[in-house]
Amino acid sequence: MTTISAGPQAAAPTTPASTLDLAGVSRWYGNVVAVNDVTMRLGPGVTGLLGPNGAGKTTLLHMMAGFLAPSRGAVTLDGEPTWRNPGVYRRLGLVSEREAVHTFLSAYEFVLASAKLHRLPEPEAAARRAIDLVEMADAQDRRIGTYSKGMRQRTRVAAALVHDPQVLLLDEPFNGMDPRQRLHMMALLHRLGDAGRTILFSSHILEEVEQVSGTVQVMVAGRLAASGDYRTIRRLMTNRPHVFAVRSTDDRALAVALIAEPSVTGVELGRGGLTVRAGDYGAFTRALPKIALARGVRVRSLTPEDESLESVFSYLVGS
Ligand SMILES: Nc1ncnc2c1ncn2[C@@H]1O[C@H](COP(=O)(O)OP(=O)(O)OP(=O)(O)O)[C@@H](O)[C@H]1O
Repeated sequence: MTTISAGPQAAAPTTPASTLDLAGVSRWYGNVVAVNDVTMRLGPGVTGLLGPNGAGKTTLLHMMAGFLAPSRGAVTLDGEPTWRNPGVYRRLGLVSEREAVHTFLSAYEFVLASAKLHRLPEPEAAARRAIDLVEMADAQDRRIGTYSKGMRQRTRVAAALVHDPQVLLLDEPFNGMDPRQRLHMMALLHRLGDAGRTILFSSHILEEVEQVSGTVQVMVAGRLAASGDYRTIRRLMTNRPHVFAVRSTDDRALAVALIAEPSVTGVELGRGGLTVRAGDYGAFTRALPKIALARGVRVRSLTPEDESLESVFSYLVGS
């Protein structure tokens, strides 16, 4: 089991906890509805925003950050609208999806530039504090061009944290990271969340969300499809009906036997083998070898069909 440490320096926020509220928020581009009537509340701790590509996650994050106006509905931070509100920008940080860092700068120079943009009274001290927070002090004077993907990403997080915001929004922060870098970033997000900050990160990978966040918001095709504790979401996803393609030495005999298996909800005999529908993924995959053995049938292949993330998400929308 992986233990995520609390880290040496607690990311103690200097302002009280913040709540980000979305009330009936929609955003369209021409006739494309990117976000459709989303209502959610985000408080302190880490929340994962999960959804396939094009679900509207980036659009939602940009509205939360006040960079984009909702077409309908309201996004507020502690009761104040985020759109065109400089007071809110001071309490919020965004790490965007696209990596745009000046590779010829050092991390320190990059974060310092961000501190100056925020017109902080002591930009040098703020830059050092943010760099410490992401554990980049050892490499802070090296050019960003020499960093790993994970280090570059942490540098960008430091730049977004330099003004000590209460809310941090991250768009696909784990993209392109190796497992070690991912763990490091996860530990950082946990530390920030544990210190009372409101952290939201987007991802299209359930496992990432599962490892980092207590709460998950699932978006599909612009809508909020599910929300809650990641265990609830995982259960919703694994309890949906599953379809398997099965090939064996005697498909007809196997089909007859499978019909009696409680986890099986349907069997179709085709030229290319069997199409089996099962309500419980685990129960079916455990039962199949036993059933085949009892009938003297050898299973040649078992392939889950329709297991794409999109189909899982579509199921959630329909449930
Ligand atoms: N500026 C824009 N003009 C027109 N359509 C847009 C614009 N930005 C986003 N869209 C469309 O809105 C929908 C949601 O896009 P968005 O980038 O918010 O989704 P996403 O979940 O972040 O996906 P990805 O992970 O691929 O970035 C998509 O259909 C996208 O093509």
